[in-house]
Amino acid sequence: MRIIETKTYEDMSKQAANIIASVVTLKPDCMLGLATGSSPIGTYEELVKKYEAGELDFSEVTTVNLDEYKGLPKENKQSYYYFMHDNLFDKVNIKPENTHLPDGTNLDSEEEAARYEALVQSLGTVDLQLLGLGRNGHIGFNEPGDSFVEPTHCVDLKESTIEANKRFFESADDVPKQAYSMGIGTIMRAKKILVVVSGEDKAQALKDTICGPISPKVPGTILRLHPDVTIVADEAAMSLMK
Ligand SMILES: N[C@@H]1[C@@H](O)[C@H](O)[C@@H](COP(=O)(O)O)O[C@@H]1O
Repeated sequence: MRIIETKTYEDMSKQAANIIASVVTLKPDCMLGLATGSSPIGTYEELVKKYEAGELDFSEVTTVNLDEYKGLPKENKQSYYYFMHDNLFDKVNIKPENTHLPDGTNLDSEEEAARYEALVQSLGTVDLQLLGLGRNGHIGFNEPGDSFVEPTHCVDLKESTIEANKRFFESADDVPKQAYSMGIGTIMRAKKILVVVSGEDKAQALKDTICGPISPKVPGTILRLHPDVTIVADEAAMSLMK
């Protein structure tokens, strides 16, 4: 596990975008696993800048996203579909048909989880998976639990996650209670994993992820078993590591 500490969120975003850009440059038809949340927004901004400067070409890139709220239509501004289009897909030359997310409008959980898992596997190996880290150490929407769930599945969101994510909604009642998420197995099959972590409210989760016992109680700890993980974290997120 490689840990890069940066001074600010902006520096974190630049470093992360450079790592992603090098993957795309070396392999123009790569498959990227993408994440949502506030942590990767700056990374996407930097990637858009590189695209606009003519430094990056997404025309052959395929993407698979980690997760999606169950029950939110694509045009809902809080859907991860909307987020990805707003922050990246509509701003670069990626082909819409090469971008994939779980379908939040499919209310048949088993069917959707199986469809998405099969789709991701059929597309090949994810060259780089981008991740954020939840305040409780979750990755994707793999919440703390008694065991690691391997494939894509439907998750009951924890109260603390609903609380953390309510800032994007009118109220906590509007936050969906369930989501589809790639499983730990789906995530761990990626060749490279890049985690962006920012802010003091992530410091404990980051410390537990790096130093705590490997356990499904802190899902991010599983990343220590992956051969190629880079964490880019700002000073505030690293504050408990001193
Ligand atoms: N499903 C997402 C995760 O993929 C994300 O990593 C996490 C942290 O979000 P943020 O970056 O906004 O703190 O929140 C959500 O629950």
